[in-house]
Amino acid sequence: MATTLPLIESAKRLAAYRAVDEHFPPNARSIGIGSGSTVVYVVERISLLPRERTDHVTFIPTGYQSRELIVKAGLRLGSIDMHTETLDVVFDGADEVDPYLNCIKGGGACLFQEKLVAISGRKLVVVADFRKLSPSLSTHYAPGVPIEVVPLAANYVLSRLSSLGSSAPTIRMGGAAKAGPCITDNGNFIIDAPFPDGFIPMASSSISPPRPLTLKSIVGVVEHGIFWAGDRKPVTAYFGMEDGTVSVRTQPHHHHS
Ligand SMILES: O=C[C@H](O)[C@H](O)[C@H](O)COP(=O)(O)O
Repeated sequence: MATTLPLIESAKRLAAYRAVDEHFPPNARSIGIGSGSTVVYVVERISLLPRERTDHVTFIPTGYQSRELIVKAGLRLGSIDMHTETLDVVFDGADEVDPYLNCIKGGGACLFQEKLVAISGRKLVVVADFRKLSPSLSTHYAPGVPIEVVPLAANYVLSRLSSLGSSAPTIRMGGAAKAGPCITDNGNFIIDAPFPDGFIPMASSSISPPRPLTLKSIVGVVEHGIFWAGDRKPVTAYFGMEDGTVSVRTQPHHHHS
């Protein structure tokens, strides 16, 4: 493991740097900054740009972690609830990405604000390493689909997920640093809901399949971590590969709405 860690970190960094170099607009006004360990390198790259390219840009975070990244890099912090203009671009990580660039997100419990910021952008640029590439959602990322729920409804949502076909959905725990459940930046719980292979249909970018809508209609579900490519503006994904290259993928079909 000790030898694979630097490889993965360098894969993340290569992907993030290339994504910023190709998508940070010349006259940027507002940029969304997602969450996770890969986005750290996005902010690192942005902080290396000439100040005249970043001084007039407002950076919109997707949670406490990315808010801190923005502030510590000396960039101008905004807030999605204060921002009405479409963001030029949103950079974010992902836990799993299928060939249509549909994603599972929320491994770091930040999915709700990430989705809000992603739909507020003109385009989404996903940064990840090769481990995130997946032929079909919920086959590579073992915990399954992260779902943010109002705490009072957690047990009800668990039972609904089981009857929908999720195998052993669980409330995510805080781990060593927090007794009891993980609490999101919005004060909610996360349920991780694994689904059998093939349960989440592979959607082309123009279709929003029924099952995620079913998830969203459960009382108590705030948002789920499936990001359908068709819900957003164009998506481009950068994957740092094992051989030191970066694989750039765009959606097979772009639908402009
Ligand atoms: O809630 C967390 C986010 O969806 C992250 O963007 C995702 O988990 C990927 O994180 P990382 O880049 O650390 O793998």
